[in-house]
Amino acid sequence: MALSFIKKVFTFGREKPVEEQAPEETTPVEAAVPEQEAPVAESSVGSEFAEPASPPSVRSGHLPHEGGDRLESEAPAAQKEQADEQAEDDLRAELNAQEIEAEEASSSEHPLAIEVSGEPDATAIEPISPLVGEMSDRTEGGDEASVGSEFSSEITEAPTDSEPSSENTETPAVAPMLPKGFSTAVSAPAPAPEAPKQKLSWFQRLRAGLARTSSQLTGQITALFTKRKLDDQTLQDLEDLLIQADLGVETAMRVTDTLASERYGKDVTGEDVSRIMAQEIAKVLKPVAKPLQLDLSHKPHVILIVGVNGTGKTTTIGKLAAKLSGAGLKVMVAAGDTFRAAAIEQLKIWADRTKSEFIGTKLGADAAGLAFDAFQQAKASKSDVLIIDTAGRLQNKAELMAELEKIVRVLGKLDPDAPHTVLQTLDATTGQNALNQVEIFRNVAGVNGLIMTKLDGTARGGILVAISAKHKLPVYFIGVGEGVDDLEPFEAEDFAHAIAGIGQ
Ligand SMILES: Nc1nc2c(ncn2[C@@H]2O[C@H](COP(=O)(O)OP(=O)(O)OP(=O)(O)O)[C@@H](O)[C@H]2O)c(=O)[nH]1
Repeated sequence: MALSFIKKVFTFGREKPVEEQAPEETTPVEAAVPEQEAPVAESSVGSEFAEPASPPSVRSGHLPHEGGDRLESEAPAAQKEQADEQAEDDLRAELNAQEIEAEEASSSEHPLAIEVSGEPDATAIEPISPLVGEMSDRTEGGDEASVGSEFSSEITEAPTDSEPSSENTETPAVAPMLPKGFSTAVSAPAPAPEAPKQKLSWFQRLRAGLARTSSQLTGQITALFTKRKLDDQTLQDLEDLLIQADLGVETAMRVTDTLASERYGKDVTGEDVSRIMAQEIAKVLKPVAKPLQLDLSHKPHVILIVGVNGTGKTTTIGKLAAKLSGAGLKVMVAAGDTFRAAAIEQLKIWADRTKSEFIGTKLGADAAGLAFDAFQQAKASKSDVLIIDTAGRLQNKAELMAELEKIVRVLGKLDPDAPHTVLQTLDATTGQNALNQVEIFRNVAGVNGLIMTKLDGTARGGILVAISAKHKLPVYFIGVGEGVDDLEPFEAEDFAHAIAGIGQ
């Protein structure tokens, strides 16, 4: 049953099931060496990024002879023998660890990983990369076996067009089972039985992250309503408190209006206010809490990730890629943050980890050119989803915002609807400035969805309510940690309860 499901997932939308082929060796960006037989781009990109040039974890500092020399001169013979034995054991353990590391690395390496060399110039975009032909050749040649070790054995068993099996004819291809938080117009199979819920733990993290907002609010509200009836002054004071908590004037007034209509002239408790506050916040958030809709007919559905520096773009891409490739989709990630070497490295690591294809270019290269290349190559390799990272930029830096505009424009040359989704990451520790960020990124890059990150920290999540009331953009996910699984579909009621300090 599980085996046939995986087959279905993996063959979904593919024109032809592919045959398994021995994976080629992938050269990670930092480890590229000239003597390796690498596909076109690898050697040159490797040289671009060779600067750290750290030898592959030789750990010479840990080798026993260093300490051994010291022991030889200082220790008596018996101690020396003991030390030698110890050193030998250490060395053996070291070598074992290296072997395991090497094995893990080789199993996670992705033969389809591509790094583009040269400086693609988007101002003179021609069908750019010589890799495109190679890429499609390689794909058709069956490199898809590398999509993930967990799938490879299934691919081998998957029947080809020329070898129809009874299973294939009886079971039509179906849409992949998308992870929670995504949807697609293509009909999906009946959902599998639900895995045991872990909601509590992430909700606890969410609550902890919003504790500053909620405890401040509930404390002030309790103080405000102790031994006081609801009158104009208390309503005004409450409105001020809600505005200070970043909830925005509109939501603050919704809360006070509802409270007034229910309890004017009567005693009010802090719990009454929290309940009404949660209810009104949920009303604002429900229309924006939507799954991220993927149109898999695009092949690839292009997702562009934008936002201010450090808001969690690259990390969020890793988390999204993990969800999508975990569901059997073919994912490519593109390192469009060409300003920061670390960002390219970071994305490469996420790509390896999530069994996604990777495309990057050299530091300082034109990001729009890279985006264009990535789109072409994702098309050629029939990726389901392409996720493009961009450099973080402050919304008031006109030049950088113009570069972002160019990325969007260039993608539109290959498909007028691309990028199909433009996601903006918002750091939950930011206050009012986030409103302005959304305003400007929306105008420049056509942001059509939001992800709020760092809700596990000392978040000021109230601003998401104000943003939702004003912009009404879908909020797809929230980040509740730095780990690969710490991305949760946005749930309006949970969020409203966490802000209002109501437990679950
Ligand atoms: N606690 C927490 N940390 C997060 C979350 N998302 C991202 N981070 C951390 O935030 C920091 C910045 O994340 P990046 O993904 O590098 O952010 P970026 O937007 O790509 O950064 P730039 O490329 O500089 O613009 C990293 O230390 C991440 O681990 C989250 O949901 N919770």
